[in-house]
Formats: sequence, C-alpha cells, structure tokens
Amino acid sequence: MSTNSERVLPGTGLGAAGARAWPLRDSAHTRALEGSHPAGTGNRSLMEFAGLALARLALAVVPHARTIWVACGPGNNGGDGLEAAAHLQQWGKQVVVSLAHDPEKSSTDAHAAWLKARAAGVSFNDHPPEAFDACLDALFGIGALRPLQGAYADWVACMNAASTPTIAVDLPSGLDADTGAAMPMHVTAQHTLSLLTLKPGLFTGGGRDACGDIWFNDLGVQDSSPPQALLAGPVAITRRLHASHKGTFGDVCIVGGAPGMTGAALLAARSALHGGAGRVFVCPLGAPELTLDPQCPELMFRSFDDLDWSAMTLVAGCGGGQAIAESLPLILGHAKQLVLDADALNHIAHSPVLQQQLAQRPAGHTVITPHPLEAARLLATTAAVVQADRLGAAQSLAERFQCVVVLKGSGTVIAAPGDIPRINPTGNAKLATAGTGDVLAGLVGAHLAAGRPAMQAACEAVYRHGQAADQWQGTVLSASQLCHRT
Ligand SMILES: NC(=O)C1=CN([C@@H]2O[C@H](COP(=O)(O)OP(=O)(O)OC[C@H]3O[C@@H](n4cnc5c(N)ncnc54)[C@H](OP(=O)(O)O)[C@@H]3O)[C@@H](O)[C@H]2O)[C@@H](O)CC1
Ligand SMILES: [K+]
Repeated sequence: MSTNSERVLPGTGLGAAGARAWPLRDSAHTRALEGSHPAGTGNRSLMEFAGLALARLALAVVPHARTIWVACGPGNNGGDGLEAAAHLQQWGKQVVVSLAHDPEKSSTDAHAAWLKARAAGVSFNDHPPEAFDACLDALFGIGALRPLQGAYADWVACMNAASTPTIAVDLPSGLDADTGAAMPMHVTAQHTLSLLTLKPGLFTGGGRDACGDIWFNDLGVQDSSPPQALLAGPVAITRRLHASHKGTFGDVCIVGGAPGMTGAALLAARSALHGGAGRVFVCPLGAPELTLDPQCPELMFRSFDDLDWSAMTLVAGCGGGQAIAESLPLILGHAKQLVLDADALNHIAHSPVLQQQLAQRPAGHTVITPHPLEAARLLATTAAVVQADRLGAAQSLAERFQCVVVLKGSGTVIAAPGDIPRINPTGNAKLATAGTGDVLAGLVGAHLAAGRPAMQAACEAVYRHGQAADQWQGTVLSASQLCHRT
C-alpha cells in the first residue's frame, strides 16, 4: 500500500490521455466497499490514509506553498481535509481551516481528525485567509446531495476566483460523482484526488472541466468486482499483414450530403479512407453530378440506387437532410454493417416504424452516434435530461435500440446492450466545430469495415478521433484537417 497517488488523466487541453483502461465505480459501490473495510488498512483508518495521501499530493503539486487554506465540510470529506491539514502543519506549512459546522457532531473519524488538526497547531477561521498559496476543497464528496448555499457557496466562489491552485478532495464539491452533472455552484479545481475508487462523474459531463488533473489513490483496498463503467484505454496499433490487399480492409459507403450539405458526406468519406478502409464510395444525395473529390481522388462516386452496397459498411446521415428519409427503410433492412448519424437519427426519432426496424437489426452490426440533442429526440426527452446522466442515457439507448451507442460530448460515452459502458478520455474543445461528427461517423465505419466488433470499432474510433485533437498543436482544428490525422 502506498500513499503516493497515481495520475490518471491530465486536465482538459493538456494533451496525452491516460495510459491505460481504468475501472470506474459509482458512489453506492464505493460506500459498500468502505463498509467492508471499516477498520481501514494496516493500522490506519481509511480517513487517516486518505488524509496522508492528500497531504503528500499537495506537497508534490504545490511544493513551495506557504499558506494553505483547507475548507472543510460537515461530513467525512471534511474529515479527510482535517487529516491532511494536520500533516501539512506538521511539515512546516501555515494551515488555515474553515469550518461551518459543529465538529462535536461529526463522525468518529472526522472528530478524531479535528482533534489532531487542533493538536498540530492548525489555525481555524470562519473566513478564508486574505492570501493563500493553495487550497484544499474538502467541503463535499460523494455525500453532496443539495445545492451549496451560505458560507459553503461563498467559499466555493472564493476558491474559483483565486489565482492559486485548488486541490479537490475525492471530487470537486458540487459535482455528482456518478453522472458528472455539476450543480450551479461547484468547485473548478486544478487537481482532484479520487479516493478508494475512481468515480465515473470525473470523466464525463461537467467532470472534465471541474477536475483538472485527475489523481487516484485506492487507499490500499484492492477491488476486483465488476466496475460500473470503464475509462477507455489506448488503441493498440494493428499491424497490416504484408500479404493483404484493399479487400482485406473492407468497403465503406457514405450515404448523405443532401443539397447544400455535400461537404458532410465528403468529410465522412475522407475520414473513412484515412481511417484505413480499403475502398470508399460516396452516394451524394444532393449532388448526383459530383464524380470527383479533387482533394481526395481515391473516393468513388455512385448513385445510391445503382450501387451494390449489400456487403459494405454503410455510413448514413452525414448531412442527409430530408433526402435520407426515403432510403432509411431499405438501409435499416439490408445494410450488413451500419453507422447512423445526424439526420438519419432525427428521422428515426420521429418514426416508430424505423425505430422498430433499428431495434430488430442483427445484434452487433449497428453503431449510432448521437450528440445530446439527437439522443434526447430518440429518448423523447430533453438534452438537459440526457446531460444530467450521460451514462444512463447512453445505456438506455443501447438497450432500447439494441445497438452500440456513441453519445458524443465532453467524455463521450460508448454503450452496448448488456455491456459495461466506456467513457472516452481523449478529445478537447477543438472538436466543437462543424463537421467533426461526420469525421467520427466515417472513422467508425472504417473500423467496422476492417472487421472489428461494433463496440470495439466504436471505442477505437472515438479514442483516435479525440487523440488527433489532443495532439493538434494549433488553437483551431477544422474537420478537414482532422480527417487526415486519425
Ligand atoms: N466512502 C469511502 O470509502 C471513503 C470516504 N472518504 C471520504 O468521505 C466522503 C464521503 O463522506 P460523507 O458520506 O460523509 O459525505 P460528504 O461528501 O462528506 O458530505 C456529507 C455531509 O454533507 C452534508 N451536506 C450535503 N450536502 C450539503 C449542502 N448542500 N449543504 C450543507 N450540508 C450538506 C450532509 O448533511 P445531511 O445531508 O446528512 O444533512 C452530510 O453531513 C468521500 O467523498 C471521501 O472524501 C474517505 O475518508 C475514505 C473512504
Ligand atoms: K471535495
């Protein structure tokens, strides 16, 4: 067991993603795990261990801090902060603790931590110090269930306004550990040390922006039970065999590009080609006269009615507009492997018949790639409801339509019926620009055409798409540029 914590993921926009897949566990599981280790590990309680790990991390990330403000809440998150405060004071720091509760009413462990902090000579003050070099957010962890008000809200505002780093204990106060939904008033930290388990909410929804660099310490407790979600790991480089030919990597057919939207189909097609597909066909619904993409002459243009696409991987949507609607019954009924995006999903959302067709497709051959609003239309709800529980929404879609779901957004979620959902760790706000969704749909098509199972194809494509944005040096990344780098 070690009080050294491991860095899981750098903060948003800092580049390279985590080096491996991590199991993610929700707060109910975390509490059960805590209950099965009531006495902690070795001769320390879990809280003592957590406080020491936290103090060591603080020393590592802000080694020159002299004054450290520790804002403590009424629960055990506050107890972790008090344990850390005692260590940091003993190590020569000037520590100021703010409390807004009666410590005599705390849990046994948190009360003991308060006594230790007092004995160590920590200062207590109802207000933040006038100047501080770092702050520990030990207000609320997995027990924050209500909006933060009064002194707690004031302290969060003070942390967020400070130019000095905040280290969140377990998770930023005001963030939902399970869903990543952020309360209106929540901490935006530069570092977050997740304790005992890594929580899914750190990696999706509001989590990525609230957490900064994410660190993990298991407090010495090994947990081999199935996780509630997985943080997707890096994609293995697959070697192309020397004795291969274009047929080995499959054919992709892009159906989309209604009048005025031809570019969307071209972006998806270029992306499929650069993503490794053997041959890529484009059926531009709004521009039948188009026979060449001068910037990508490898693409082949055909009329949808004339092409034998029965053995290909179809990518449908991509600027399909109204024109894609009439082809959807045929596509859903006969496409061998299928990626559905954008307008294709909107038409399905409005048609119970198409929905039934989608749900009845053979298992493991279909991937849908909705953004939150498209997901909301398919679930007959609002984007806000989808965003409030992205893992839940993606899983509901997967079960309802019996397909792999890629719910796009910060911390893209990939879900499949009866499988553990994945959260993708790569990508950043450079992807928030027109056409990047078309690039992703084409890339998923390429991975499907190469013979990957649908879940694997989706996870790999999403990871690579985000990784290309993480590795892009410029401040702006266009979808055309993205196509070449996946
Ligand atoms: N689990 C583990 O294995 C380990 C857990 N550890 C640590 O414990 C943390 C979980 O502790 P926790 O259960 O005491 O919850 P926590 O987040 O401190 O808050 C609950 C308190 O806040 C209160 N409260 C809530 N919202 C409020 C509001 N808006 N405004 C005001 N009050 C509000 C709530 O009051 P109540 O709702 O009961 O009235 C209750 O008193 C966990 O995140 C980790 O840091 C580690 O020590 C070791 C291993
Ligand atoms: K916290």
